[in-house]
Amino acid sequence: MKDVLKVAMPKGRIYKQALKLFREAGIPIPGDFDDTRKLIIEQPEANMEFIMAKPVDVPTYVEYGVADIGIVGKDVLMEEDKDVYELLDLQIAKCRMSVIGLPDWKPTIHPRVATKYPNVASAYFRERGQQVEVIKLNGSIELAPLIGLADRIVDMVETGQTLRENGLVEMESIFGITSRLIANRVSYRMKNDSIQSLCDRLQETIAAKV
Ligand SMILES: Nc1ncnc2c1ncn2[C@@H]1O[C@H](COP(=O)(O)OP(=O)(O)OP(=O)(O)O)[C@@H](O)[C@H]1O
Ligand SMILES: O=P(O)(O)OC[C@H]1O[C@H](OP(=O)(O)OP(=O)(O)O)[C@H](O)[C@@H]1O
Repeated sequence: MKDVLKVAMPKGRIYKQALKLFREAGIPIPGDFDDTRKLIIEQPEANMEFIMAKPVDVPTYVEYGVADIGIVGKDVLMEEDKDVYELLDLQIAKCRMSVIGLPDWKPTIHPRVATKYPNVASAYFRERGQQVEVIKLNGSIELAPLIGLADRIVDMVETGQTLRENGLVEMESIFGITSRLIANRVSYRMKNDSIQSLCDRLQETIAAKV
């Protein structure tokens, strides 16, 4: 019997898409898994244990090895800069990180940028030689330019609905985002067979969709 693989699963947007992908790859996950409030879910048929995590915390669980592998958005990986292996692009939860503002935006002497991603935003403006004050917010980022907290934001765009409904425009798309499979460095060596076989099954399933 192989060691159980501990998987950090993000609650929220990625969750249902990740479950669907796992099922398509033939990993046995029962239907009642979808709406549970349990935080640790043993899945003996798959030889896995799922740890239900807040998305931003997934790389932390994996870096510390309390989860062997995890699923997380590229946005979080770039912001958090954790010491983990990035194994696979799962091609789910697609969106993009963009600079956003009001349509009549003009450069100001002390520009302020609001975002959930201060490290990503700071690096972006630094690389362009632009001095900006970055203000960290935790949600409803689009409010910032509407109420005068910041003149631009760096945030996620998926359908564009939030921008349209709030009269904002996408000024530049910085990079595309999908969810990634990540692994703890030690687990990747110690549980290589299980992790590699999961990767292969997922990879085949993803390739069949393209
Ligand atoms: N429209 C979108 N807006 C934001 N993130 C999206 C979107 N579409 C896909 N994603 C991806 O889904 C991931 C998780 O987003 P989700 O909203 O579930 O969690 P969160 O932003 O951490 O929210 P919460 O604070 O509610 O836990 C993001 O990190 C990103 O990779
Ligand atoms: O282009 P769209 O399809 O409209 O999606 C983009 C929106 O979705 C996310 O917000 P979320 O719903 O996660 O809420 P938040 O304000 O709590 O971040 C993101 O921050 C945008 O506001």
